[in-house]
This record gives sequence, C-alpha cells and structure tokens, in this order.
Amino acid sequence: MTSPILITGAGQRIGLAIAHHLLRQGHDLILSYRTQHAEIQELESLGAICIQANFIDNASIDHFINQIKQHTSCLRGIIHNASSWDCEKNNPDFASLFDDMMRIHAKVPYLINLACSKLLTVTPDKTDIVHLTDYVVETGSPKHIAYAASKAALDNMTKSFASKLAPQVKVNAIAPSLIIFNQNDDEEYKAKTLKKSLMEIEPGSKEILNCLDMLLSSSYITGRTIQVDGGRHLK
Ligand SMILES: NC(=O)C1=CN([C@@H]2O[C@H](COP(=O)(O)OP(=O)(O)OC[C@H]3O[C@@H](n4cnc5c(N)ncnc54)[C@H](OP(=O)(O)O)[C@@H]3O)[C@@H](O)[C@H]2O)C=CC1
Ligand SMILES: Nc1nc2c(c(=O)[nH]1)N=C([C@H](O)[C@@H](O)CO)CN2
Repeated sequence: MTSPILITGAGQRIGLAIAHHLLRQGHDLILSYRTQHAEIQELESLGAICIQANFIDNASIDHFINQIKQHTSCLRGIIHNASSWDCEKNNPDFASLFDDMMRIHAKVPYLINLACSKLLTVTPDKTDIVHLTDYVVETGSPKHIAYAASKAALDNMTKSFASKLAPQVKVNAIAPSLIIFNQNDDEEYKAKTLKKSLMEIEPGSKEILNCLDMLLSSSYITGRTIQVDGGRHLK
C-alpha cells in the first residue's frame, strides 16, 4: 500500500467525486463518512478504507484519529471536505449552531492536522493538506453567519499550518462558490444563485478535481487559497 490520502466526508457529492478521482489515479484512500450511503460499499470494493465517523464531540474526533493511526503509519495527503451548510434560520439555538459549525469546519481539521502531521513527513516526498473553505470567507454571509465564520477560521489555519509544516507539507485551501446544487433547491433559488457569478453555471465537482490536481502536483504553492467561484467577486 502506498501512502494513503485521507478524505473527510467522502460519502456523497464533492467528497465522493474526489474519492473516485483519486482512486482512478491509483492513490490509496482512507475516508470518513457519517451516513451509510450505498456509495460507501462501492468505495470499499475499490479498496478504500472507509471509517464511519460523526464528528459530534471531542471523543468522536479523537476516536477517528486513533482509527486513522491504526490503519496507517504514513499519509500522502489530507483533504478536509466534511461540512455542514447550516444556517441561523433553521437553528434558533444559535449557541449550538455556532459550536457545531466551529467543530466540523475548524476543530476537526485543527485536531486532525496536529495529530497526523508526523504521518505526512514519513516519506521524503512533498505531501499536502487541502482545506475546502468557501467564497463567503471573503464576504461573510448574513444568512449563514456561523458557517461563514467557521470557514474563515479554516481559511486562517491554512496560513498557520503552511508556515508550521513547511517545507515538506504544503497546505492550501480551495474556496468554492456554487459547485453543485442540493436536491431540495427549487428553480427560483437555482436561477437566483446562477445569476450571482459571471459564468452563471453550475460547474459540477470537476472544477474542484482540476484544482486539487494542480495543488497535489505542485512543489511550490503553499499557504494559498484557490478561489473556484465563476467570477462571483466581480458581480
Ligand atoms: N456544494 C457546493 O456548491 C459548495 C461546497 N462547498 C464546500 O465544499 C465541500 C464539499 O461540499 P458538498 O459536497 O456540497 O458537501 P456536503 O454538504 O455534501 O457535505 C459533505 C459531507 O460532510 C459530511 N458531514 C456533515 N456533517 C458531519 C459531521 N458532523 N460528522 C462527519 N461528517 C459530516 C456529510 O456526511 P454524510 O453525508 O455521510 O452524512 C457529507 O457527506 C464542503 O466543505 C463545502 O462547504 C463550498 C461552497 C459551495
Ligand atoms: N457543506 C456544504 N457547504 C456548502 C454547500 C453545500 O451544499 N454543502 N453549498 C453552498 C452553495 O452552493 C453556495 O455556495 C451557493 O449558494 C455553499 N456551501
């Protein structure tokens, strides 16, 4: 087994697309999933090590980290993809929402990066940490205040970990705007959202895969955020 890449939240959508993309490239994978999606069985049949993890408290994060270390003594990369796009409108308990957003988007990457950084330095080759953040790190989001703040924390940690882990480990962020809609998005929301960018398309996971390929193949880019947002900042 080559040094595996760790992906969090790989059971659906972008995380699932990343998992299949890296498997097709010949990488070994360790991945986390929360819900037992049918796709998990296929990933296991393709050789991925799939670990069920719901990051609801410190103990669950620690348990996941221990399971990683039981499966491998080295890592080629870590991709922090797991995320909950939750909002104040759906959560009147703002304190719990804030804690949940900070846990999944900042505490989980923080603890995994610190606990697994040595695994990224076992081989002499350059290795990578990639944080999936969000366009709203630049602008804030009045409808997703805690979500945006937690993604901003993750964005900031990109710089801290890049400095801490250089030169062997490169640490970068990918900041998407609309990539793929959700199943329950109605036509009115879709039309309004498409208009928010210059490109006015729903690009799909391929845009993230292209960006990931660039970062993993670079020997020089670190501490940076690659915006994948269709020119939304110019609208
Ligand atoms: N989709 C888009 O257009 C955009 C996406 N992004 C970012 O890109 C990344 C991927 O987006 P997308 O594919 O839509 O993400 P999803 O909303 O599909 O969530 C990704 C995964 O996170 C997992 N997850 C959520 N909460 C927890 C938890 N408490 N513990 C463990 N796992 C959890 C889910 O697991 P499960 O399904 O197993 O329950 C899910 O599969 C995210 O970081 C997102 O913020 C940013 C901007 C736009
Ligand atoms: N975890 C998630 N984060 C985000 C999602 C999502 O579906 N899951 N979706 C978005 C939107 O596409 C937004 O970028 C455009 O309305 C943001 N984050």
